[in-house]
Amino acid sequence: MTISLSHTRKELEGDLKITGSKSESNRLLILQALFPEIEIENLSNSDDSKVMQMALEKHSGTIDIHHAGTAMRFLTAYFASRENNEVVLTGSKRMKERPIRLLVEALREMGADIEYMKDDGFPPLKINGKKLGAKSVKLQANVSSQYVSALMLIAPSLPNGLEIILHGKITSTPYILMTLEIMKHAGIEGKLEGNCVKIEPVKELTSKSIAVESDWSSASYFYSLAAISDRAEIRLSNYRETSRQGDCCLSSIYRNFGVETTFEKNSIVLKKGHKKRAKRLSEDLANSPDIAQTIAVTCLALNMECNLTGLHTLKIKETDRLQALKTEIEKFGAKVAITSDSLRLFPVGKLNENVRIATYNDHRMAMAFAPLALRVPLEIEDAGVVSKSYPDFWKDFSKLGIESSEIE
Ligand SMILES: O=C(O)C1=C[C@@H](OP(=O)(O)O)[C@@H](O)[C@H](O)C1
Ligand SMILES: C=C(OP(=O)(O)O)C(=O)O
Repeated sequence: MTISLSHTRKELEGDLKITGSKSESNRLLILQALFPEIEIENLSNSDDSKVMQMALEKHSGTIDIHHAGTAMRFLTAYFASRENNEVVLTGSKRMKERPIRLLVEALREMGADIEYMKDDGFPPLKINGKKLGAKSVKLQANVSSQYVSALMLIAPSLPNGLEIILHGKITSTPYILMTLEIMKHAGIEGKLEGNCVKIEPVKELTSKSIAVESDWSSASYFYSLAAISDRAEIRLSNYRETSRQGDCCLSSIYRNFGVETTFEKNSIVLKKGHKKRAKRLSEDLANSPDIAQTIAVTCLALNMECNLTGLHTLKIKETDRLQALKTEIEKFGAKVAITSDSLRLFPVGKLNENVRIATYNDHRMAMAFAPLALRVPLEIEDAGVVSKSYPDFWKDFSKLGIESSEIE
C-alpha cells in the first residue's frame, strides 16, 4: 500500500497513548517464559512482540520470526538453553543477512548445539536445546548489544548464573542497562562493571507484575512533527521521567529544534513555540541508533545541516539504513555524505514535492519520513511496514491532522 501524505494545519495539538516498548516487552516475554511468576502490563502490540509470543509457545519445528532482530537473538540463546527443545529459527530474507555468528560462538563455547542451515554466521539456525553449565563466557560487544542481552536474559536460569566478559567498544549500551534494570526489577541480581556483566542464578522469583513503559523510539516521530510544526502541544502517555530506554535522550536532543518536554503524571508533553533553534546539529548516536533516521529527516525539513556519528550498527538493521537515508533524502534535492558510521546532511532550501519514499521493509524509514508532510506533500511506499514496532502509527498520526490517502 502506497499512501500520499499532506497536512491541513501547521499547528498541532493532540493526546496519544503509545504502545509499550518493544524492547522492554521482548525482554519481559523471555523472562516470563523462564519465570512464570512474572506478569506483564502494557505489553507492546508490535509484530515483533507478537512473533516473540508465538515463538515461546513452541518447543519444536520451524519458527519464523520475520524481521524481529530481538526475537532472533534472544530466542537463539533461549532455545539453546532449553533441554528437549529442537527448533529451526528462521526469518525474513533480510534476517538471513543479519549476522549472528558472535552470539552463536559464545553459546557454543558454553556448550550449545547450534548449526547454520545455510550461510555460516547467519540464520536460519538449527538449535538442539541442552542444559548449559558454563560459568563464564567471552563475547565481542561492538557489533550488536542484542547478543549481550540475549546471554544476560538466560543467565539467571543457568545453574551457576553467568559472567560475560565483553570485548571491544561496547555498542548500544543503554539496551544492556535496560536488560539489567528489568532483571533487577524482577528480582534477579546482576551488575555491569567495566567490561564484565555478572548475573546470579535464580530458582524462583516472587510473583510480580511489571509495567512496560511506552516506546520512546515511537515517540521520536512526534518529536519530529513538533519540531517541524509552527506550534505544537502533543501529550504522549505512558512515560516516566526516569526511563529504562536510552531513546529518552530525545527530550534533550530535540531542545536543539525548539521542542521542550515536560513530564506530567504518566505523560510527556512536547511543546513547540517560538523558541530559537540551533543552526546545525552534531550528535553521536552510538547509544541510540534507532532515532538516527528521525533526526536526519527533522534536519532535512528544517534546512539544518547535521553531522550524525556513532552509526556503525545502522548497516545491519532492517535495511542498510545509512544507504537508505542517503538515497531517499537526496530525492528531495539535498546532499548526503555517508561513511561506514556517519552521515552528514547538506540541506537545499526548497524541497522537491511529491517525492515517493521507498521503505525497504524498514518500519523506521516510513515513520521517519512521515513528519516531512508538514513541509511538502509526499508519498510513502509499503506504509503497512510500520507494524513491526507501531501498528497504530498512521491512526495516531491522523489524529494530529496529517491526512493520508491510499493511492495504490
Ligand atoms: O536490545 C534491543 O531491544 C535493541 C537493541 C538495539 O540494537 P543493537 O544493539 O543491535 O544496536 C536497537 O537498535 C534495537 O532496535 C533494539
Ligand atoms: C533495529 C531495530 O529492531 P531489531 O534489531 O530488533 O530488528 C529497530 O526497531 O529499529
